[in-house]
Parts: sequence; structure tokens; C-alpha cells
Amino acid sequence: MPNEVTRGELTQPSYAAALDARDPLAACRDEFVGAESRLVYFDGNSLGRPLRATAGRLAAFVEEEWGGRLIRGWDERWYDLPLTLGDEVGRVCLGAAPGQTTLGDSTTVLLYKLVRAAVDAAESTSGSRRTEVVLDTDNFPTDRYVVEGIAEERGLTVRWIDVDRTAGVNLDQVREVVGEQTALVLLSHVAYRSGHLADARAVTAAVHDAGALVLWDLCHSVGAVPVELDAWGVDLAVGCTYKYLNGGPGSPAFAYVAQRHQDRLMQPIRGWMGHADPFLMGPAYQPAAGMRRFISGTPAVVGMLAMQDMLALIDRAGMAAVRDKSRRLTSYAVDLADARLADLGVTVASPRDPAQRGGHVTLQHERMREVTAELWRRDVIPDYRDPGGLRIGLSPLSTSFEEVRRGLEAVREVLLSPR
Ligand SMILES: Cc1ncc(COP(=O)(O)O)c(C=O)c1O
Ligand SMILES: Nc1c(O)cccc1C(=O)C[C@H](N)C(=O)O
Repeated sequence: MPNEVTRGELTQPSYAAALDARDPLAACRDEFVGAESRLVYFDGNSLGRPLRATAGRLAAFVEEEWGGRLIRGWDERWYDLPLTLGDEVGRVCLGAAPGQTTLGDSTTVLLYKLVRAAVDAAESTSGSRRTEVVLDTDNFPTDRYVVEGIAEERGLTVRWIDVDRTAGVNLDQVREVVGEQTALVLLSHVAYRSGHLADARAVTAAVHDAGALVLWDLCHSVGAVPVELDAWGVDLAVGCTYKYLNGGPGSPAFAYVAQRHQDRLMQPIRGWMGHADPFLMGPAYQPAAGMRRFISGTPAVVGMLAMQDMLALIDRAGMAAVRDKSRRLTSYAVDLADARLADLGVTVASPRDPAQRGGHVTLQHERMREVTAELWRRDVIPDYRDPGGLRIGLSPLSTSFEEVRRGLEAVREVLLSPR
């Protein structure tokens, strides 16, 4: 909490209004559908709001590109769209030079492809196979399930880093478990439950010291937290585009493969769209050079439209400014939780240091499941994550400080109301 501010002042509408008035990105909020409503949206890290510009983009696509160009659209733009738009995600949000990012599939499927590709290629310096994959016990379910499935398929061992639900993986834990048997380490940059932000640069270096590869799940960072994949020396990454990139329900995920690995990795879903010459329709699979080989089938072109509007907005705002707003929003949420909810038994289950926190904050209380249900009835939309976690996702460009204040005040009202 800022020193000069009293608890009473912090919770006043005028204080939130002053924060919004000082926010250089405040006007961006008006560009989203629904910004004018009283609804409090705390779930932009599950499904981002659409931008108003997207309706026009979708209509124009139907009328002009799809309706007008018909199948010629493939040659003119769509065939390369996973790669050209992937480059744009890489440039605006990931610190990735062109030719290393592609869009397609879901995050789950891309995790499968990249984990399989990495473990199949892993060899120790002595030439024998590396047989372990490292991940943490509180990683997102899909990450754990995919790795366990691949371990069964390929006869590998999963080495678990045990983490506290309110924290994330730290460097010492990584150093302790990685070794000469480690093929791959798969971690989330921002933990989906606690919001803990990993030190991706240091962890990547530690994994490399052990001779292994790292795969970062960026679902809860892309578009909220600056990422520097090239500068950090990351090997592989995946992430969702329907959260902070506002691509809409089920919009395709992205995969990053560092240039140096592309031609030696073989992904397991060998489809014609990843072939060196798809329209040759030849007898045998020959992977394309570069990122195209990580594509399997026909790309979901319609699903790639909406995120273009959000990428343009983030590009205009700048990732550094987006992160700055994100930190201020989450800090305000933590301060309000301390001022208005701590006396009711609510604790903050996210890092208190904003430098170690992503774009969401989780508040802990045994009644949060029923509190969430009641909040939804009152048009306040957070997420509930078991056990007892009320997750407040604060999409930086579409959330105001006033929204945060009203939302947390609603949590207090619900907790105080008779059961
Ligand atoms: C950290 C993380 N990884 C992976 C996923 C899975 O993504 P998808 O369901 O799009 O495959 C999600 C969200 O669902 C997530 O939050
Ligand atoms: N992908 C989701 C969906 O299809 C339905 C509901 C929620 C989601 C989510 O994205 C959940 C999110 N990954 C999480 O961190 O909880």
C-alpha cells in the first residue's frame, strides 16, 4: 500500500477514480465490447473480452476474403497465416525474431508435439538416451497429463518438483532435480493458480547447465508479462491466445521453437501441411524446413482473426506499459484485500512482491466456492480454483481500477451476507 494512503482512502470510489485518471492506458478499455456495462470482469486470463474492432474484421472476412476470394485465399494469405501471424505474436509479445513462432492446434496438442519432439531428440553427451522429464506438481493439469502420457508411451520417468500452491518453482528447486538424465524441463512462466512469476532467464540457464532443454508454458504470461525468449535462450514455448490475446473461445495456440533446434526436431503428428511440399501429395512424409514442420493439418484461419486486433492494441500500448499497468492493478487488488477482506479471514495466496507476480491474484478463504457462485449472480465474474481460491484475473487493457474496487467490495458484501 502506498505509505501516504490510509486504508479508508484506498477503498473510496474517488481513490479508484484518481488511479484511473492517472492511467495512461485507461482509454484502451473503451475499445472492448461491454466496457460500458457495470459487469465486473475478473476472468480475462481465462477468456479475454472481444475488441469492438473484431466485429468489423469478422464481417469483412466473410464478405471479402472468404466470400470474395474463396479458395484463392489459401494462396493469397491463409496458407502462410500461422507463420506470419506467429511472427507477429513473437515480435509484439515474446521477444522472438521471425521464423520461430507458429499458430495452430490447442496448447494441449502443441505441448504434446513439442514434448514428444524434445524427448525423442534428447541424447546425453555420452550418446545414451536421456530419460527424464521434469515438471512441477502444481503445473496446469493438461501439462501434467500430457507429460505423464508421453512418459508411458516412451518409457520415460517423470521427476516432480514439489511446490506449494501459493508459490511457484524457484531456481534452487530446479537446480536440485535437473541432471544428466534430464531430457526436458516443462514449467509455467506464470503459475495458473498462484500467479507466481518464474525467473525464466535464470531457470533456462540452469536447465542448460545440465544439458537439458526447457519448454515454457506461457499461457498466463503472453500479453500480460513481457517475455524475451530469444534473449533468455529459451528452447521451446507454447501458449494460449484466447486469454490476454483476446483471440476468442478456442482460438489457436502458439508454439515457439528456437531456430537452432528446428531442423533437428521431429514432431509426432506428421500431416500434409507440415510437409516440405504439401501439394506434391507425394508418397512419403518429408518435413518442411523451419517452423512449418510443426504444423500438422489445415490451419484454423477464422480462429486467427480476433487476436489480430488485440496484437495491434498491445503493439500500440507497448508491452512495458501493459506490464506496468498489470502490476499496478494487481497491487491495488492486494491492497484492497488487505484493507477490506483480511478481517473476514481472507488471505492473499499470490506473491506479494509485484516483481514475482503475473497478471492475476488469488484470494484464499474456505467459502470461496459459494462466494464465486454468488458473485457470478451479481455480475462479478472471477474464477474459482480449488481449494478455496478466488482467482482475480486483471487483463491490463480492459480492466479499470474502479472495476477492481467494486469487485472486491462485492466479495466483502457476499462474505458478510448470511449463508
Ligand atoms: C497454464 C495453462 N496451460 C495449458 C492450458 C490448456 O490450454 P488448452 O485448453 O487451450 O489446450 C491452459 C488453459 O486452459 C493453461 O492455463
Ligand atoms: N480454456 C478454458 C475453457 O475452455 C473453459 C474454461 C476455462 C478455460 C481456461 O482457459 C482455464 C484456464 N486455463 C485456467 O488457468 O484456469
